[in-house]
Amino acid sequence: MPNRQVVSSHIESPIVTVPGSKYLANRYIALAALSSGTTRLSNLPENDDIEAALEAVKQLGATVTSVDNGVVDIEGIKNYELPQTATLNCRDSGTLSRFITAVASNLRSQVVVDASEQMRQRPMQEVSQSLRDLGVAVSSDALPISLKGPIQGGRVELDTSRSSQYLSGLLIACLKAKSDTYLILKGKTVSSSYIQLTKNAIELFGGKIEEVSETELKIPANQSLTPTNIHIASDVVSSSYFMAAGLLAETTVTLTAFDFESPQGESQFYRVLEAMGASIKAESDKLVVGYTDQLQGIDVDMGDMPDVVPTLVVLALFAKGETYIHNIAHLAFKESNRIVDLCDELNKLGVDIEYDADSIRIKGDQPLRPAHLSSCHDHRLAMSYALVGIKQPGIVVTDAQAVEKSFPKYWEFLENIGLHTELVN
Ligand SMILES: O=C(O)C1=C[C@@H](OP(=O)(O)O)[C@@H](O)[C@H](O)C1
Ligand SMILES: C=C(OP(=O)(O)O)C(=O)O
Repeated sequence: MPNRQVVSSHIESPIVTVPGSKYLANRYIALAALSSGTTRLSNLPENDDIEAALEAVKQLGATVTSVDNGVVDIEGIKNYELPQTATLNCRDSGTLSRFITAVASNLRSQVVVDASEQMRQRPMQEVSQSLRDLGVAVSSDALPISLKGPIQGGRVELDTSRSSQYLSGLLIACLKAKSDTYLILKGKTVSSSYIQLTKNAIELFGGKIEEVSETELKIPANQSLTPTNIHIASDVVSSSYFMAAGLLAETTVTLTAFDFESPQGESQFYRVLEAMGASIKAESDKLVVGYTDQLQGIDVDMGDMPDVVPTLVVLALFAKGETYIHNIAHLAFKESNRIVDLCDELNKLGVDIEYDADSIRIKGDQPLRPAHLSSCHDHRLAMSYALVGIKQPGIVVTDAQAVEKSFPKYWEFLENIGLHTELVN
């Protein structure tokens, strides 16, 4: 398994345009598969999750044609009956596993949804139970799941306290149910901005969701979705590593084509950095993040920015004072346990990070020592750990190829701004 370390700390060309959003791509691919006609997606990110998503909708009967670099045509499923059982491999993708299990419930055929060993450990039971309640035959509460639709619609309770992806998946899938679907939300919805991201995507395809009350959503039955041409906006989470890199290298980094309009919580990460003392400028679609002085620790609710918590924890190591990150219990259910694994690995640096089930407390500005930090096969840990190397020599990220899940060209992007990395033992 390749290990990698950052071996320079100087940023020479501080302008970055990150690839398209895997979050938006996941939604558009699922919706395109359920549309009547052909959707063209451009600026599609190339990574493991999106490759798996395209492969999965193809197996469900959508036609996927690669047109050009980053441009793909997806013709929606015409026949919801397959000639034989399809077995889908969602690899490490939680989003795909949750979305495609719901989408596949529209078929009248047997579909098996499977994924990597790591993904098989992540919770699926909220999805399987609600699909059963909606008339789908579902074999089990964990991957691999074998199911047979079609989804009938009806009234169902859904617990969204571990992941918002269950709800997003059902919102998409139930657009084509036989009768109206009423989703009654139980528990606090975590990562709730992702629901808005899903609603916006559904609207783009002409779909309708009605808000009956704060805890009840109605999805009118049998909707016809209109294909559309979409340029996928930049990935707001991938951007976070370059904002952090600039601050650690004590310089200014400009992110071009930044998606200021995104409802995704992480699109506001720059506000957290601003509160820590970074200088922030928005110039049309450019986000300029500048270093002014050592960052200050912060007390912050990151419940709606789950995927940039590792980035923030790394920055907090170098900030003055304490950083307290809370409302993050749902981070336990990601590719790794992003509370326990993240903190246990970083504590190998000789620092003082405390955590409990819902929060992380970091004492900043402590002396560090070189260490091998395992990504625990979690792309976000790998990308964040590498940044520690800007400040501290001898930081080796093990299982560094985990970045392929969302950002296979991450090392190349670091190289392009002047941060050299090396493969090491
Ligand atoms: O809907 C989505 O695209 C996602 C929702 C979030 O998950 P949870 O809702 O499980 O927190 C996020 O962490 C994940 O990377 C992607
Ligand atoms: C948690 C993530 O993705 P997923 O849940 O789709 O595996 C992520 O990209 O950080």
